[in-house]
Amino acid sequence: MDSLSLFCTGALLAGGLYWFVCVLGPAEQKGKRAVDLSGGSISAEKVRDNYKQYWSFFRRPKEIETAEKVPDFVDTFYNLVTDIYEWGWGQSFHFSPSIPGKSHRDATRLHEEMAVDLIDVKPGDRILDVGCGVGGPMRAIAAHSRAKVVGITINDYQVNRARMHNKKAGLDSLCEVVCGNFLEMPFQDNSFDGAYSIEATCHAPKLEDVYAEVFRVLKPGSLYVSYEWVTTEKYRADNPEHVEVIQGIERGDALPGLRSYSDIAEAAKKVGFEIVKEKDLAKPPSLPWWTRLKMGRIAYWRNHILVIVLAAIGIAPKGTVDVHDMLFKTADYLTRGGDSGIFSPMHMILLRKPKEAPSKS
Ligand SMILES: C=C(CC[C@@H](C)[C@H]1CC[C@H]2C3=CC[C@H]4[C@H](C)[C@@H](O)CC[C@]4(C)[C@H]3CC[C@]12C)C(C)C
Ligand SMILES: C[S@@+](CC[C@H](N)C(=O)[O-])C[C@H]1O[C@@H](n2cnc3c(N)ncnc32)[C@H](O)[C@@H]1O
Repeated sequence: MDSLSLFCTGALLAGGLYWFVCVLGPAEQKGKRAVDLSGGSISAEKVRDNYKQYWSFFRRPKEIETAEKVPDFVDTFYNLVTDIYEWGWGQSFHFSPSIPGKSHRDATRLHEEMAVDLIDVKPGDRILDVGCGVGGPMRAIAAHSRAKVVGITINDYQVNRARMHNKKAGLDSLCEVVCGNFLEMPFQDNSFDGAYSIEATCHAPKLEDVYAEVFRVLKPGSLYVSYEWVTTEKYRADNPEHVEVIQGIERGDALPGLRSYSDIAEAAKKVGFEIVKEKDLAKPPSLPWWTRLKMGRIAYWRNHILVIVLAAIGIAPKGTVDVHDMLFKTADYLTRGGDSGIFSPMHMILLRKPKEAPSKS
């Protein structure tokens, strides 16, 4: 073999190895690889149509605000994004403040454990995860508290993923997953010892509706904590740049309309909750939650090229490229929302269902 062909063979091998390890290999992957990307419960050939259908909701904003169609639209969204989220972010579909010296995975786990510590549950208690995704938080919380966690999600593809992960983690005796709408939950009144929601109730068209359901299923005296997506006091509706960022976040994250931080406690009081504590966990001394998004930019380019190649050779559904492109842009809007301080994904509210129903006067 002459030196030129030796060089070419070496370069090819090195390129192949790089492709295998850095491109096809794990990014934040725990159980998901690029070659496994799918459209959730949507068949491969319908992914692009569903993506177009998803966008058509934003051409009729008034309809979104009022319609009962929101849960279906959210379900479509999660069919489109769940695999990409798992592949590029992991099993917990939320943000957390950065913590110096700790990995993203540890910071995520601490943010989840804080939720269950706040609701003060005991081993064996039955608690509810409102909008559980593929169950990253549920598993961390069950392992930390030894409480029995019941999660609900509107998306049946996520239900299957979550059950599979629960089994694999050996936590299926503590974690149960139900497919359903958190606006009409298939649970009995007064049946849970606590509840939490992590970056999920932002999908409800009216916050009161989901809070009322949580209130109904909680036992009197028990606690509910929610990490809410909100616009902060810095947001100005007459500033075109602010409006562009918030609309970008709504469109890329299936939100029927972001709420102001000042609406959260109001909604909770309206349905009968007592406010125990309210705090924006994104505020200093917390370190920015959006650093992880910013740092990932190079990986997103790599992912985009990979998705284009996989879709071109028929391994990934064609519409995956559009979905990935949408997420790419969403990451930028979220980063701008964080940098400018007009948006927070972790406005925490801790609520108690009163021990006794207020007397009717
Ligand atoms: C709470 C919600 C989801 C929050 C986050 C988990 C997701 C918001 C934006 C998502 C992502 C953006 C860019 C993607 C990237 C282009 C891709 O290559 C890999 C996955 C991303 C990083 C993806 C991961 C999840 C998010 C950070 C909402 C929906 C209420
Ligand atoms: C951003 S994900 C967060 C998931 C999980 N809390 C986590 O942090 O990993 C939002 C979740 O809310 C669920 N969701 C949104 N609207 C819902 C509804 N109406 N009923 C039930 N689940 C819903 C989605 O299916 C998804 O699982």
